[in-house]
Amino acid sequence: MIRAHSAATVREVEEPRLAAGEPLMAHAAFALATHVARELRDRTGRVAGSVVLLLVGGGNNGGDALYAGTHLARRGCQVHAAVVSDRAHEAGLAAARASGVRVHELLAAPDLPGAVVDLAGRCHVWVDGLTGIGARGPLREPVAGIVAALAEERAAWSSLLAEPIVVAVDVPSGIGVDDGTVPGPVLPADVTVSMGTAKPGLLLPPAAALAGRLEVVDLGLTELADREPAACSLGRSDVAALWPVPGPEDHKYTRGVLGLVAGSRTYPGAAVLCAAGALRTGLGMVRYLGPEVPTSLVRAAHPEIVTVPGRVQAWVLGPGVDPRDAARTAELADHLDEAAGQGLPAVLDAGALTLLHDDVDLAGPTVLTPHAGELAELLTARGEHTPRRDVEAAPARHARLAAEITGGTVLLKGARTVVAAPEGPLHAQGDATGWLATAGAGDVLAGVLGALLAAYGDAIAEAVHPAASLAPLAAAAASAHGHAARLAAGLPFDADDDPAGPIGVPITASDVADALPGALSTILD
Ligand SMILES: NC(=O)C1=CN([C@@H]2O[C@H](COP(=O)(O)OP(=O)(O)OC[C@H]3O[C@@H](n4cnc5c(N)ncnc54)[C@H](O)[C@@H]3O)[C@@H](O)[C@H]2O)[C@@H](O)CC1
Ligand SMILES: [K+]
Repeated sequence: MIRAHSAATVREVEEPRLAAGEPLMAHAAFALATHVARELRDRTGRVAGSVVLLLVGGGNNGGDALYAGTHLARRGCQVHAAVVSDRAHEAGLAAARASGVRVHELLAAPDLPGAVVDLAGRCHVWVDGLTGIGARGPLREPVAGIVAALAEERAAWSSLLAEPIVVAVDVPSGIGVDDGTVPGPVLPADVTVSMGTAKPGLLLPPAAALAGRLEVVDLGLTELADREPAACSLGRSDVAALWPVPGPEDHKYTRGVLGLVAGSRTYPGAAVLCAAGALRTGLGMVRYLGPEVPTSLVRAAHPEIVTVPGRVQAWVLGPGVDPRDAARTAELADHLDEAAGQGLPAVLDAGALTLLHDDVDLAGPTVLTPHAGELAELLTARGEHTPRRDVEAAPARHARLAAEITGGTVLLKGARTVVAAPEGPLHAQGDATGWLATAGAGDVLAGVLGALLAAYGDAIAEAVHPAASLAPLAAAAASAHGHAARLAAGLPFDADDDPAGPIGVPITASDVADALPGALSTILD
């Protein structure tokens, strides 16, 4: 699991150590230099003789870059420091000069961004030490203009072989460190070397996509183990640990029965796909409840499905249900009440999300699975006027707001999926592929999550804090779903940003469901 702590937590933990004279910056800088050297060796075949640009802002982030530059200079790199603040780290500057780093004080340059870009054009690697956890809001001038010019330059170079490698110190300068927003220009990185712990903005969309590969440097900040992370991402072993694996004593009722109310005459496929997601995830039984169409289709596609009411341990309510169908919506509301009465978990998707447009107080453990548009509608209906683009610009903040307003756990679907409970760490999973953005994929996800919740349903109903496990389970479902999509699209199991990697093939939602057992076999291996 990647755990990310807020800037404030990092400071709280660092301060006493710095006061006690711990050389945290020296450790950070050495690790940074090691990563830069590794990147140079892997990509260009050499370290000595490489030309390195340090982008140096006015804080300790620039200090990290300067001290890393001293190590790289000693390893035979030609190191240039572009200093763009009059408050650059003094001791770092002195050390850099002493080790042969060429320091360019550029603040007085008539065209500062142009001067930095000129210098950058001669370098193999750019080390972004402009701002770190001390940044507030969008980048201000002159750093904003420099970053915009470098980002443009980098984008233009990306079609050439000799493109520069960008290594961000702690975070790519310009991202919202704590909320993952992109409030202004950002210098996208190939690698981000984050100090002591990851930062939320490295995991949360949209900023996470600009961080490249994430390397977390262990600074020995052991206190962080006791501090709740602000955000986290499950890895393969975390998903495996959460995944229910049947033992020899299990039978279908102990494995979990899922009640499914999905599909309509207009959208019958949603019921079929949601059931497929649940069945391929593995569970004891799916009980499907609906009108003749789509029941006949669900039965034809999945003869193992039971279509009579009975005991269930979790519900999936709403995929493909038309919210204008008052009778069906009333049924959804009844099942939601029934689940709450028994303390059983429910997933509210698509048509069922409109139940929350009224001032409903969610009494039971509930996961909402909106996309950005549905979340915007929900927030707006609950008095927080929110255009869809605002949700897309700050997914984590809006998912959290919706969780606080409704009392549910919100899984906000997107290229990178965010899960927010009313409190506790945010989860972000970026295991999927763009090929997953296809009709019905969300129905499959609702089924995967429903199956997981059914397995845990009785335990959740008996738990002291029934909602506490919902966010990790929702994140695990998103992860498995994303991996299945990668597998179906012919992509390597783990997402990476290698532009030279395979691009994959188009997939359908049915393909994703079919790929679930294969993805789970790799996860559980
Ligand atoms: N203190 C230490 O010894 C350690 C510091 N570390 C590094 O220090 C960084 C934090 O250092 P600081 O607290 O000095 O802060 P930063 O270096 O992140 O940034 C502070 C500088 O950025 C400027 N700034 C803030 N917001 C801005 C904006 N919106 N636009 C343009 N400029 C802006 C400030 O005026 C100041 O010059 C971490 O990110 C990490 O890289 C770590 O290496 C761990 C050890
Ligand atoms: K930075």
